[in-house]
Amino acid sequence: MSEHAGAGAGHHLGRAAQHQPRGGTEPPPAERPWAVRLDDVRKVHGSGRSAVTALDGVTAQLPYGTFTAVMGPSGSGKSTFLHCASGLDRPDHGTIEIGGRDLGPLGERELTVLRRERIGFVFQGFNLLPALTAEQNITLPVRLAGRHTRLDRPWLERLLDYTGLTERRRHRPTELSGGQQQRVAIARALITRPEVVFADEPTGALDTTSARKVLELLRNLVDDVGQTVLMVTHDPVAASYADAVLILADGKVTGTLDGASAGTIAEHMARLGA
Ligand SMILES: Nc1ncnc2c1ncn2[C@@H]1O[C@H](COP(=O)(O)OP(=O)(O)OP(=O)(O)O)[C@@H](O)[C@H]1O
Repeated sequence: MSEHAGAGAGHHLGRAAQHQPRGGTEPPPAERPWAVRLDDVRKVHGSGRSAVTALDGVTAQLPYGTFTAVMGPSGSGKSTFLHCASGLDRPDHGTIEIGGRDLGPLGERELTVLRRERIGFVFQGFNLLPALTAEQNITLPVRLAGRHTRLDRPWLERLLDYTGLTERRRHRPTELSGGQQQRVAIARALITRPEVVFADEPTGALDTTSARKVLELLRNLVDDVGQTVLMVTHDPVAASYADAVLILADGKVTGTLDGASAGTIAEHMARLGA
């Protein structure tokens, strides 16, 4: 467990808000212990002489309710890992499962639905719609899901409270600080109660204080409601909030650091030449 486990004050979602499997028909996690599983995943970008092997036989498992960071030198395959693991891109070889479901046989439409309903995304640049208020941004995934998906209002209120945005729900992104915008993006990622949240450098555009709040929020989501989070980062301090750090180099997993401090992670990265 990370030294930051349980860190951070603020509002709590409470165990009562624990994520329910969608539809309540899926087998319990004991029978499908991994939120995300990659088995011997290979991904080549380009072809011919310009072909680059971005992932070269990657095997990794993310247990439910854990926070995993992915680190590695520039070009080591972190973004490709995130894109393949989240169904944004397809591997050339190997298997990827989310909640026990193999993404391989899924068509584009099924994959889009799966991403929309079972995965939350958080990006470095927040990716909020400027014309919409914080609340409208948060609820957008539900509206995009169409008529069959209803907004869970109590869950929205809990998320606004948890992210400290209740007072700012009617503000537009330009009226919010970077940290607040990222907290809107995190609430948006959670509104559908996803199986897993994928975060790509979520603190890359934030000052140290706002970054810490965002990391504490992600950490607390894991500890309080058993959310599964995977975060790509260059920052050893950010990675130290995770339970485990997956180290990539040249498209391969070269090691895992469990509950490591920022100092230990930084030393490890320095040895890799990152
Ligand atoms: N669309 C693409 N076409 C060709 N090569 C690509 C493409 N995307 C990534 N690559 C190459 O694949 C390798 C892995 O890239 P990736 O972006 O996954 O690494 P990364 O670890 O996220 O890098 P960074 O830390 O710099 O963002 C790199 O050599 C990169 O140049």
